[in-house]
Formats: sequence, structure tokens, C-alpha cells
Amino acid sequence: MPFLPEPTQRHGAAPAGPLATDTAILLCNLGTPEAPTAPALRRYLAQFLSDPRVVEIPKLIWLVILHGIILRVRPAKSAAKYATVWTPDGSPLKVWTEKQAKLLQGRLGEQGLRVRVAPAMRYGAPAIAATLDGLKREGIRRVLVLPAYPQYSGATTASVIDDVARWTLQTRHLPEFRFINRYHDDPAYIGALAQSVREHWQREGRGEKLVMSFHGMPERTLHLGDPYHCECLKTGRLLAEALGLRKDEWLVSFQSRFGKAKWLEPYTEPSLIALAQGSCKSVDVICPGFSADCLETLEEINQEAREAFLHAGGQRFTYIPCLNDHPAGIRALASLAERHLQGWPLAAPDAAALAAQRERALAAGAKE
Ligand SMILES: C=CC1=C(C)c2cc3[nH]c(cc4nc(cc5[nH]c(cc1n2)c(C)c5CCC(=O)O)C(CCC(=O)O)=C4C)c(C)c3C=C
Ligand SMILES: [Fe+2]
Ligand SMILES: [Fe+2]
Repeated sequence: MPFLPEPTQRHGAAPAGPLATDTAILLCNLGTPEAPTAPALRRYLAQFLSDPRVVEIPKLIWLVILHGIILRVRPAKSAAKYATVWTPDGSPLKVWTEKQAKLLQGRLGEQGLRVRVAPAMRYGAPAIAATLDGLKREGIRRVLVLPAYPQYSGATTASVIDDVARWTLQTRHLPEFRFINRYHDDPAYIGALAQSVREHWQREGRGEKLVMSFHGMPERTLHLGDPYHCECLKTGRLLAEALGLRKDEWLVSFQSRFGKAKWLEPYTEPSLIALAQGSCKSVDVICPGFSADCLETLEEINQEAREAFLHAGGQRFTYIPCLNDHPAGIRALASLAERHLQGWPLAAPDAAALAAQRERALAAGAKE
């Protein structure tokens, strides 16, 4: 059966008739636990924190710390935090990533691009390898890998590419691949962020300062040449310019510090406390590096950081949601994808040829 797109909510019904395609976009996000429970967190954290791209310390020392301390203590603590943001449909990160994939496919369809968009997770499910197996079984021959991270880092973007490369090592007949490494300064992405801030200000009023909080990284990675820090600063500057903000009306900070080492500064929560203790009593906080709301934004920022700011004397804290399913955010992803799909034939392949190709793929087994 040719692949049939599902109708989307924001962009109306999918084009009439079956949509055959041999091109896919793999929309990859970080991944999330299956449930807000300690056992599910232990499985998730064990996979995530065993990735040498994420924790760059000598393997043996790290394995002792990870299994001897972290995986004994952190799962229960993190599970309790996840429970506060869990939705009836599951973890917010998973719900939003699945929705984004559907909307992106619908949007590309409206632009006349017949592309299958499949969500995948670097850790947990749906795994990148299983998703690529499934796409191959569907007859997909070209894959554009779109990590859902605007700013490149070794811990995130490169780790997605590692995982795709692991799959290619055990696959004979490879699809053609392309990778998107970053979109931190893409005008449509910056424009979508600016639009969401302006809409937020219209709804909620405007604070004295816009705090742009990005996920942190060990500071060491900056000195080792990771471009993440620079790309976050550039996103921040471009967003401030798009909003016409003066230098004293915004700041970039870094959240989610893990462990005792020095991470990128300034840290978000101490910065908010310093603002509240000084003369800034009203802030709007946005997390431009997260393409979808998740534990780090909904719990760490909108609960913990909010409480810290108000407790320190702040009077008004508003949180600006991630782009999630915002039409401007989906349009930005679509224009980004369209540029990277250039030159690939996106008209429907001959349906009979596609069916025959799938038959051959199925007969030979997905791994071949
Ligand atoms: C151990 C070091 C970590 C590095 C380095 C790191 C980098 C990094 N992470 C994201 C995006 C996300 N991280 C999320 C959760 C999360 N991150 C870490 C640790 C590191 N991240 C942990 C241990 C956790 C799990 C939660 C916890 O126990 O605190 C998430 C949210 C996932 C969810 O399910 O909601 C995201 C998204 C980026 C972009 C990044 C480097 C640039
Ligand atoms: Fe993280
Ligand atoms: Fe966190």
C-alpha cells in the first residue's frame, strides 16, 4: 500500500487521493521515559547517560559513578518531576514531536512536496533504528535527517548522526541520506520565535526583561570546540534584534546543570534570583533551544525557576511556551526541509514500481 498521509489539524485535510513517496524526513528528538516511574526512568537514564557524546569522561570511571550512584538515586527523583508534567497521552516531548511530524508532513504536502515525516527518538521509543527499518519496509529510498535541535552540539545533533550511522553499519541497501546540522540563525525560525513572543505579550502583557534560557553544557565542551555556546548566543541576539529589544531588555542564560563541573554561564536560576533581588521584578522567560515543551521547560523553568524568582522578591513571571505546534514554527521547519530536499525527485514515483520495490524489500528482510 502506498503511504497515506493523515489529515492535520492546523493545516486542514491532506491532499485528496493516495500519496506515494520514496522520500522521508526523520524528525529526531532526544527521547523521554515511557512512564513517570522510577523503573522507566532508570531504563531511560541508563541509555541516555551511557552515551559518550553526552557524558565525556573516561568510560570506566563514569560507569562506576553512573551505576553506583546516579541510577540508584536519580530515577525516583526525576520520576516525581515527570509526574508533574505528564499528560493523558504521555510525556509532553513525545506528544509534541509526534504532532510536529504530522503537521510538518501536512504542511509540506500543501507545498506540493510528497514526503513522509516520521518522528524518532535518540533514546527510548520510537528508536531511530526501528523507525529507519520501518521506512525501508515502506519503500523509502531517501531520508533527510532533521534533529529537532536548532543549535548544534556534540551531545545532541552529533549523537543523532552516530545513531543513524550505527544503523547503516548493519544495513546492506542504504537509502540516500542527508543531514541538517543546525538552524539556529534561520530567519524563519527566528521569525517564528519573535511572533510567539509578540503573541505572548499581547495576551499576558510585557515584562521588564526577556530571559532566553538554553539547555546547558559543560563549559569544557566550549573550549574543546563545540559550537553550541556561540550558536545559542547568536539565536539570542537575532531574536532580540527581531523584537527590537535594547541590550538591557534581554539576557541569555543556561539551565539544567548536571553534576559538579562548571557548565556554561550564566546559570538560569541564579540569574533570575539576582534579577528579583535587584531592580527587575517582572520577567518573561522563553526557551528557544527546545523545539518542544518537555520536562526541562515545564518543570525546571515554569515550576522551579518561577518559584525561585518569586521567592527572591520577583513579582511577575511568565513562561512563553516552546514553538510546539505553532503554525509559524511548523512553517519554519517546512521551509528548512524544503531547502534541504532540493534536487531530490519528490513527485510520486510510479505506484507499481514502488509496490514492486517494497515486495523485494520485504522478501529480502528489512536489515538487508
Ligand atoms: C548529563 C549531561 C547532560 C547533557 C550534556 C545534556 C545536554 C542536552 N540536553 C538537551 C535536551 C534535553 N535534555 C533533557 C533532559 C535531561 N538532560 C539530562 C542531562 C544532560 N543533557 C538529563 C539527566 C535529563 C533527564 C531529566 C533529568 O533526570 O533531569 C530533555 C527533556 C527530556 C524529556 O523527557 O522531557 C531535553 C529536551 C540539550 C538540547 C542538550 C545540549 C545542548
Ligand atoms: Fe539534557
Ligand atoms: Fe532539568
